[in-house]
Amino acid sequence: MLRAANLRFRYGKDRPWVLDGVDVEVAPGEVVGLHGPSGAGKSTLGRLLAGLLSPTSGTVEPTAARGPQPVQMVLQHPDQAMNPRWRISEVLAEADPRAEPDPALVSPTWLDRYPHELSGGELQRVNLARALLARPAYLVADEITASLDALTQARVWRLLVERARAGGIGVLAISHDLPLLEAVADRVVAFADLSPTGPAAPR
Ligand SMILES: Nc1ncnc2c1ncn2[C@@H]1O[C@H](COP(=O)(O)OP(=O)(O)OP(=O)(O)O)[C@@H](O)[C@H]1O
Repeated sequence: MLRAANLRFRYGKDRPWVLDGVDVEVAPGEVVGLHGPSGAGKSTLGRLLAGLLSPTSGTVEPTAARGPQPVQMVLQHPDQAMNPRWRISEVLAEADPRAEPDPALVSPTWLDRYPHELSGGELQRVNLARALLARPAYLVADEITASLDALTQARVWRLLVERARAGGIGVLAISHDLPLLEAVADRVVAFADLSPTGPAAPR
């Protein structure tokens, strides 16, 4: 189970609380949608779950270990998450030099190209393939299709949900787009409902 309990976080001692007693759980193979207003703290929660930030207090399980991370984060802008000077084959080899990328996600014709030579939807599929090559137990998908057209959004989500179900990978899907989350997730939670005391004080 991916679990955060009584999580509190702020970006500095003099900064306001972004998370003030947040509880959230994602079961293996479950797709949980998380929505909420801009600036509420959804991405911050995602980064805490993926071990990219450390909570001020409270717990996150599984904890980030050395070596492959059990919780991988997939971000909205894949171009910013890849070295622009690496070919796609090198981007994928960084995650696992021996593994073959999933052919349903990555066309072999892309492997010799650089990230700027792929479309946004193609690049996001590479980004997903890379996250899956790390064999995560959980994925945090943060607005991963926000910049794509509706058809490409649906395709990327279908691929992600299929892979998650097949591999027993739990997914926290973060989006402003409630209808999209309702279409892809097993259940949808509102950010404001994750804290028993309600959202953190207005900033
Ligand atoms: N690196 C940072 N340093 C300081 N404050 C930050 C940092 N990142 C985010 N914040 C602040 O933390 C709060 C929550 O931001 P976060 O990005 O988690 O919200 P969000 O719900 O994901 O928003 P959006 O839907 O617009 O992406 C905001 O007030 C934001 O300004």
